[in-house]
Amino acid sequence: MTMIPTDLNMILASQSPRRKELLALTGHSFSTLSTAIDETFRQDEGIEENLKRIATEKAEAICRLYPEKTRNALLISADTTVLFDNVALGKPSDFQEALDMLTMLQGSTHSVITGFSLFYSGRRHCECVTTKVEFLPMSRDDMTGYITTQSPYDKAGGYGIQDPLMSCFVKGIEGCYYNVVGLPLSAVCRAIRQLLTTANA
Ligand SMILES: Cc1cn([C@H]2C[C@H](O)[C@@H](COP(=O)(O)OP(=O)(O)OP(=O)(O)O)O2)c(=O)[nH]c1=O
Repeated sequence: MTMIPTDLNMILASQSPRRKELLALTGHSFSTLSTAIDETFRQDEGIEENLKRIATEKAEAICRLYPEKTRNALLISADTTVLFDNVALGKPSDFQEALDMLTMLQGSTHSVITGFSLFYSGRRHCECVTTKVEFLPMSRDDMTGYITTQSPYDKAGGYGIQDPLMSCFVKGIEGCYYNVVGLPLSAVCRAIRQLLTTANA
């Protein structure tokens, strides 16, 4: 398998500190650029279609804003949602919404789906990765105590699997852990290698 060249100019199009930490785990150097875009889901599109479209729009917005910086770069962007009972859960906007989300998710299994997009040398790759997460039951005090940490507000589904107060309620996961935190690293690395191989063929 072709390795990712060390001199590849990689840019992470994201404001998420988690995505930055995750991409750093690959050992490759990269820079980050970010901007806000409308991340509203369209009702006439499926969940995966929405995630791939939004990830693509994040990268396109960065290309428009920074044409010079992005011209020869490999651009990575992503969007994550939590899916429970066919309902997509984004970031909770207030305490009640966070409590409603955790009440829904506790004691059962849901999916976390990340759509990611790669742009390189006029080529694009877009893909979704799903991980199933099973939670143990949580009491109302467990949930309110966790929400008080403020951590749910910038996370899809109102929780971070990586957060200290959440870890003891995660019964198990099926799939990529890093995908839950916001970037499915093995899938991203595999797709980068494929994109570089086709671009250089
Ligand atoms: C489910 C879950 C989500 N998350 C985070 C990952 C994402 O940062 C966030 C989902 O929001 P996103 O809209 O995917 O990303 P973002 O707004 O944080 O960053 P950007 O659009 O600039 O890339 O939820 C966790 O950190 N842990 C978890 O367990």
